[in-house]
Amino acid sequence: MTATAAEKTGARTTEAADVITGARERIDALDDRIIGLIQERMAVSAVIQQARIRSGGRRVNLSREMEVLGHYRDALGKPGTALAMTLLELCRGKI
Ligand SMILES: C=C(O[C@@H]1C=C(C(=O)O)C=C[C@H]1O)C(=O)O
Repeated sequence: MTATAAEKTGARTTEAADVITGARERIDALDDRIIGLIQERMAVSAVIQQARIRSGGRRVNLSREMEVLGHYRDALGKPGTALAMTLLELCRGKI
């Protein structure tokens, strides 16, 4: 059974369903770009971590992580800190 546009979007009018369907396509495209940027960030972060480990240092650098957390918090508030912590975990694993 195929769901109607109204059922899929929760809208009560076809006009609203059309707006939501179009905006969801934009969100899906944005999410694809965000995921691509996260994957790019992970690759760049890995280069840094490998260089530091090869030089005899540690994978993690907490003072730099504080800078990254502050950057996201300044831009996005408290949820930005949580987002940055998730990004850091994706980039260097759990600590
Ligand atoms: C990438 C680095 O290494 C680690 C990963 C970080 C990151 O992904 O932003 C930040 C600090 C380090 O724990 C770095 O030191 O810049």
